[in-house]
Amino acid sequence: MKSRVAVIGAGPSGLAQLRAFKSAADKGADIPEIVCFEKQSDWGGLWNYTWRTGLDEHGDPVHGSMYRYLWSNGPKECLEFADYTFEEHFGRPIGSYPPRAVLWDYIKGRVEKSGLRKWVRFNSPVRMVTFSDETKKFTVTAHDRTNDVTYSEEFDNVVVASGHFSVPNVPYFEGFSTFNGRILHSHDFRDAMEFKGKDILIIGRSYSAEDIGSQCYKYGAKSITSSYRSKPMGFKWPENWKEVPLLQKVVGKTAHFKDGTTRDVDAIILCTGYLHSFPFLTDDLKLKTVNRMWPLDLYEGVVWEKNPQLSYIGMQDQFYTFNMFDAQAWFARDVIMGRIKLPSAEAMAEHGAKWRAREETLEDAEQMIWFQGDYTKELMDQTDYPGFDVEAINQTFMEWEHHKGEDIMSFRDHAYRSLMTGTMAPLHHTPWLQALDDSMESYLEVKGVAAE
Ligand SMILES: Cc1cc2nc3c(=O)[nH]c(=O)nc-3n(C[C@H](O)[C@H](O)[C@H](O)COP(=O)(O)OP(=O)(O)OC[C@H]3O[C@@H](n4cnc5c(N)ncnc54)[C@H](O)[C@@H]3O)c2cc1C
Repeated sequence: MKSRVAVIGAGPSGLAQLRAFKSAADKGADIPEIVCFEKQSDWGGLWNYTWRTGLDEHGDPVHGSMYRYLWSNGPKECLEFADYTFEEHFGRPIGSYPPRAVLWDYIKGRVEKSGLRKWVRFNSPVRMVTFSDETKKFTVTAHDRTNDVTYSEEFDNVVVASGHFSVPNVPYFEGFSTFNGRILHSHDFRDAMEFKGKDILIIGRSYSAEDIGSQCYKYGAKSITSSYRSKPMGFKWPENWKEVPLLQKVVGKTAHFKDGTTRDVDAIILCTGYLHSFPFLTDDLKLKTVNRMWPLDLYEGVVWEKNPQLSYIGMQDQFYTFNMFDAQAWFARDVIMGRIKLPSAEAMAEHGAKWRAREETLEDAEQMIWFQGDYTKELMDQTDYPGFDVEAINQTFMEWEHHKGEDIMSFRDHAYRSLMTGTMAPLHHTPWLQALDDSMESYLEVKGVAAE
């Protein structure tokens, strides 16, 4: 009987896993039976945008954390699949910072072309995964939400690709319960128009803080105050944007900060990150980690050292995204198919310790990018993933960082060269209010994809 692999989640990570197996099948390999369980009604993970917040149509927590006018944060050239370029998908070069709908279209294009929809069970959240030491098999219990039926099946391997930007980390600050305005986490932020004319307080210094603050500013917020714990983001912010130390308390509508300053605000947006959460896994299978470059107990950042029949894709803090997930998925596939022999438990632990020692030395985003580039290369060197020039991608990341440092409000006006095709992206002016809508449509016209 064929062995069976369950993939949990059909976001970029899960889809990379499906594509990895399909690519082996296309080369004549006898692959296992693959079943991908996806909680949402369509694939693409976070890129499958939803206007919903709170609960989804079935009463499960909403997975989506993206917002209406989200544009690629980094250059698309840094995440391009090595086996499916943007040019192949769109039939012509496109700008370096596409809107989310365009990236979603690109992610879907590769798997639709490979005929992989039939491997996915949609509207099917996994509720529980257990492992039997006797049979050496997993029992996966899923909920078919369409028919409201819960059922269990056995699998030889499980790949967890359920993402880690969906369960918000929500801190409490004194006075929140009596604040006379709106408090929300970035997970629930959808439309910057809501904050037009308002004084906004952003808590945090992550990409979300940077981008949501910028959006609110561009869409007419009266002022932005961003509050940091350790150090400011440090960009050259426009007028009406102040960075201040950590919030201490709110009294009525007045926010009090650590440096003794105060500010009256209408809304507080918590850009305070996300929790890794796997409520469907038993403790012996569950990755317990904060958001970091090298989560513990994962050999090569992928294989669960305590039970190598289990793998995780996409669990690191991320600079590299789609192409790193590919490298991981090809690696997981080859472990599952016995093409890669795992070293002893001690050797795996030693290998992780080496990477973690290097992780300890990372001081800034640039060093993290080189770290993740080296990691991705190490994975690619072990499989037949077509691969790419990591150094060249790192250099593009460096340019991106430089352009952000030059002008955080318009860094998306730059264009970069595809490392896969050698083509220079056309300049595409993205940013301001009306232009956001216009250019979203003009991007979509390229493929004739219907706007939502
Ligand atoms: C606001 C925001 C902006 C971002 N912007 C960028 C960007 O510009 N560029 C970039 O490269 N990356 C960006 N990212 C990073 C993003 O996380 C990755 O691009 C990518 O979506 C991660 O893919 P994933 O498959 O690992 O996780 P996800 O995209 O989260 O997909 C996980 C999938 O698993 C499913 N799932 C979860 N639990 C279950 C379950 N129990 N059973 C079945 N299915 C389940 C979910 O429904 C989902 O489809 C952004 C993230 C956020 C939050």
